[in-house]
Amino acid sequence: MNTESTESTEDIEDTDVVVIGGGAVGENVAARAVRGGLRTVLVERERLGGECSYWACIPSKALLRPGNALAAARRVRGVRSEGGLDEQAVFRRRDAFVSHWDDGGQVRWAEDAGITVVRGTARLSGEREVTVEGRGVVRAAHAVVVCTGSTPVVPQIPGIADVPVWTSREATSASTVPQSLAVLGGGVVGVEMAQAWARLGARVELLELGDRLLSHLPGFAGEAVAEGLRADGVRVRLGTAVSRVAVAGGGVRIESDDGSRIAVERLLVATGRKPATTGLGLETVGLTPGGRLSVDDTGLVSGVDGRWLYAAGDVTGRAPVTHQGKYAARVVGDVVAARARGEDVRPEPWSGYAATADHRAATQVVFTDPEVASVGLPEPGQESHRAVDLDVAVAGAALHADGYEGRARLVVDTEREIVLGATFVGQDVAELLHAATVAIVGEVPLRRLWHAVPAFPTISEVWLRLLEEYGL
Ligand SMILES: Cc1cc2nc3c(=O)[nH]c(=O)nc-3n(C[C@H](O)[C@H](O)[C@H](O)COP(=O)(O)OP(=O)(O)OC[C@H]3O[C@@H](n4cnc5c(N)ncnc54)[C@H](O)[C@@H]3O)c2cc1C
Ligand SMILES: NC(=O)c1ccc[n+]([C@@H]2O[C@H](COP(=O)([O-])OP(=O)(O)OC[C@H]3O[C@@H](n4cnc5c(N)ncnc54)[C@H](O)[C@@H]3O)[C@@H](O)[C@H]2O)c1
Repeated sequence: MNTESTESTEDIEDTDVVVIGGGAVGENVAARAVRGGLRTVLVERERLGGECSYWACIPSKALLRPGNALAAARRVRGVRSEGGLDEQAVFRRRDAFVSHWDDGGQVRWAEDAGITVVRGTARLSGEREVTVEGRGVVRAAHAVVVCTGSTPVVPQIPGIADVPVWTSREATSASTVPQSLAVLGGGVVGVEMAQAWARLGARVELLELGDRLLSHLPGFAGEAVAEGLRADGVRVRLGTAVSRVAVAGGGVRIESDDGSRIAVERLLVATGRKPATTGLGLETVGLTPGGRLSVDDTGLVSGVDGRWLYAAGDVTGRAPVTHQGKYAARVVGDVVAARARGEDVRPEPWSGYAATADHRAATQVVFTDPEVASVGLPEPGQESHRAVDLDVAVAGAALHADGYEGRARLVVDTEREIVLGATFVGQDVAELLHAATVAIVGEVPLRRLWHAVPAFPTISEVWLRLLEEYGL
């Protein structure tokens, strides 16, 4: 990690914009504000690039990809795919993708982009004013943008404070495969990490409180992922409440309310995240710390007068994935720059000044095997909506993998005959997602989509089948 401050004096010069938090989202706000002609200070207390670059998206995908590639090879008869993963090589590849946890490259990128990077912990200390611990006060002529992200939630389970648990940070950065791993939580972190470590050789047990995995997605997605995990030897236990945990024999003993007990080497807590708003000085501007920062579609924080406090990314709780956060960041940066120029910003839906897609077309891929790719509505929300569900049974899929299994859903507005949501489950469906996103954002009528002819033989042929199933 580059711990050198890029400021040589104790005082930070006043500026146009201060961004608190230099994760992917803060970096993008700052870059956009600079592009709009504003002097911008970006304050980061840990590593520039934030969670995604070092302990979330990048290392988790680096740990999953080798297992997915191997499984894919094994599904094509004629490919010699004996042997398994080389764990140490997998870890070395992961380490390269996280730049060995050194953010020097990101700092150089930011400085080259014209951003002033300041190391330290920042908090609001009044209107348009930020105090950086040990560095002093910096005032922003136009805006302060909070991009402090989120932190893991550890549930109140008796004994948990005495047990050395893994959070997503340890689960994405460890370089030794535990013999056994219990994963608490069957959300995205839980299922991705359960599969990654199972394929690296750990005996994995996943315990989910609710009655399904990936509860924010259609039921068939969680069911298919559970099946994929079981095929890798993961024991998936739904509707399971852990009643007590304790250190036992160098590992962890876990007791559930059904009376069962297991002993594992490691326990990963993957039970959700909360917006990072404590210790941020929100009370100095009339807000209550602890919750999410509620924003409008321009990123302006509700409840603060004077149009100077903005937020983007996980801290807003809107669509907590990197790409949606970066999208909101581009909007905020542009809005701040436009308002600084004196423009009357009108955040019309789908304009450059409104993060409309957060409500209508937010995307997510769960990088398990099978993958889950989703955009927009997961379920029909009202009577005029219809879900069109199909197995992915097209020539492109059959050629892609022997015995290909997949499922696709379109949620259609039957009055306007446009797509409102899409979910795809199966091997390598992630790349189907952008077509669905374009259809939703463009409000492309189904009767026009009919003319978007999928190439033969590709998995995209499922689009044709879905439209036929709808009735075209
Ligand atoms: C295991 C895991 C895997 C994930 N995989 C994906 C994925 O594949 N794709 C995807 O799109 N999303 C994924 N996500 C979600 C993604 O990581 C987050 O949505 C994203 O990191 C949010 O970016 P952010 O900039 O808002 O917050 P963060 O990345 O958390 O950055 C916030 C930054 O603010 C800094 N900070 C906080 N408080 C202060 C302060 N007071 N002063 C100075 N600095 C401060 C922090 O040090 C941090 O660097 C994953 C999450 C996890 C946990
Ligand atoms: N590929 C991606 O896009 C990706 C990957 C990982 C994480 N993320 C993001 O990171 C965020 C955090 O993910 P997450 O999986 O930690 O949270 P989550 O909210 O998605 O899932 C948490 C799960 O834990 C369960 N749970 C809660 N308390 C429990 C308990 N005491 N015992 C057992 N289960 C319990 C919940 O029922 C839920 O299923 C999400 O917003 C997600 O979108 C995205």
